[in-house]
Amino acid sequence: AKTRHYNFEVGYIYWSPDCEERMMIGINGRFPGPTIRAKAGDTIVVKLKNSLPTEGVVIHWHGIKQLGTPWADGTASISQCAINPDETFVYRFQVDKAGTYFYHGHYGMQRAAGLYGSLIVDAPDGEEPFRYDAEHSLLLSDWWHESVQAQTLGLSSIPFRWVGEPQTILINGRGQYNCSLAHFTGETSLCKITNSQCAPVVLRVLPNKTYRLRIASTTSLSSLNLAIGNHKMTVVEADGNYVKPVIVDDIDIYSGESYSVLITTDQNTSSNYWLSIGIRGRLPKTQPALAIINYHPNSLSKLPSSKPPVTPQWNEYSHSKAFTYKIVAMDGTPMPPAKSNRQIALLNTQNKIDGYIKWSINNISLAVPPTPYLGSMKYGLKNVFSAEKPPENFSEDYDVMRPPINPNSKKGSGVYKLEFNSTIDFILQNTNTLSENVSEIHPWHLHGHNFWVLGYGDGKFKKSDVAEFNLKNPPLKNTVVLFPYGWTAIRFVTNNPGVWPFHCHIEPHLHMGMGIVLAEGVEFVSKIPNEALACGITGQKLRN
Ligand SMILES: O=C1O[C@H]([C@@H](O)CO)C(O)=C1O
Repeated sequence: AKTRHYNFEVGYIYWSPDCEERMMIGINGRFPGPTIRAKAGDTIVVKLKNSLPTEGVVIHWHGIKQLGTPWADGTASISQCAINPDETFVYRFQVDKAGTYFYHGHYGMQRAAGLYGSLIVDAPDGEEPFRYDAEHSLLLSDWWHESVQAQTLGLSSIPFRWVGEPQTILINGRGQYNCSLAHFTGETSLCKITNSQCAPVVLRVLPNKTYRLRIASTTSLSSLNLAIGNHKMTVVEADGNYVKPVIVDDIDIYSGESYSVLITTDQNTSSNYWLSIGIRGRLPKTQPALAIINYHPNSLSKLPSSKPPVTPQWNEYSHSKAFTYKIVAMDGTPMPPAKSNRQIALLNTQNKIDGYIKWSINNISLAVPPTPYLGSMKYGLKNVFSAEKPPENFSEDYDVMRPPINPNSKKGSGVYKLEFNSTIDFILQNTNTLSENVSEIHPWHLHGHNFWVLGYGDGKFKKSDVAEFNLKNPPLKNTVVLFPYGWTAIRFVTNNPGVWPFHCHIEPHLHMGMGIVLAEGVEFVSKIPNEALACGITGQKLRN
């Protein structure tokens, strides 16, 4: 195994991700950040210098378990202090499992400002369970013209100002605001590709080969659907776990998820083809993103002879559910324990606190303290976070189909303390928002673990649903969708000492409190590096 070293300098840059120039967060002067590529078992060392003039920063390595290095998980106020301007923090961790991952900011809404990049871990030689000739990576995101500072302010204002729908969907950090379709379909009047930073993405392929497309979504808000004209896709990997190969026309991908699909370039070689990405689950106000599959030796500017695939209706949830339910584990995947030791139900509601709109879990909206949980729990410090045990359930008569009767909740910072090496079930329960007849998609992401997805259902979870759990081939994931008005059940084993958030991966929703904090085996955490505990020279002084 190798150690792979990277230097990241995080700073503001002028950039034109969708042909309109804005200020973004970049790494080493570019957007998106550099791709990290390693082999399973390697150690990654990222020396991260914060060159943002007046903001802290952290980076989370999404999907990496951080076994033995919980302080390198990159969550501000949870695993470490945010890194101060001009300071450097060294992330050192092992990538133990092959798969398609990414990294992103995990402080405030910095991910939405562009702080992200790809992290790809190759299987040891000859250990990939399927074959392909070559691969392409697609890191998907969504982009707003309003600054992240203004978005953040709007979310905590009265009246509330929602971020709204994104201006542009980006593929590998590139999109074309308001002109993607117009450009490629010949209605060129709207379209100005002003800059190579927003040049359309082209995937070059040779005829009659098999390609692996690694697709990851780090969107701030959008649930996406991806399809390729004339080509079926075989899904083989989800969130760094092999799945039973399944052939589909299009895939849904939620923020925080990744998939690998195989495509075979066996279509008419005189044409190029469209890859198209549209929005699901919210009334779209954003053009689909397009990329070109360029068959050799066609010119890459040769327009495909058929139209881009059309995304299903945004609210056709039966289509999304049909796709999601098809994803099951590949034979040979570790099986879940047959029973859990503890079941925790998590009611997802939109509420108000003093007139501010928030998201709450069992009526508590997460507000993290300034001192990181990991160090404070390890050293038994008092008064860092709420000592109150957060609730494990909600009232039996809660009507999930109606807006909350009592819409007021409260802020909290309590921790779900989980017994080490025990089996935990979480039942995520969706509900109606503050508005009548609205329930939204929430992709939930767990740090430090993969979990088995045991089942999904419509309406309210019933005790009898446990009997229907899939214990035969549940997929392992680190992010799972919670459908509107539905429930999702997951199971995992608390075998990774540390403090781990479990939260909605929609950036504004997390910012509005939609998450919880778990702790397991903190007594087994070995020496936390000083820089994760206290900051700067005064921090050093106080530590000594
Ligand atoms: O958190 C959210 O707030 C808005 C809306 O519910 C209130 O304006 C929205 O669509 C969200 O996802």
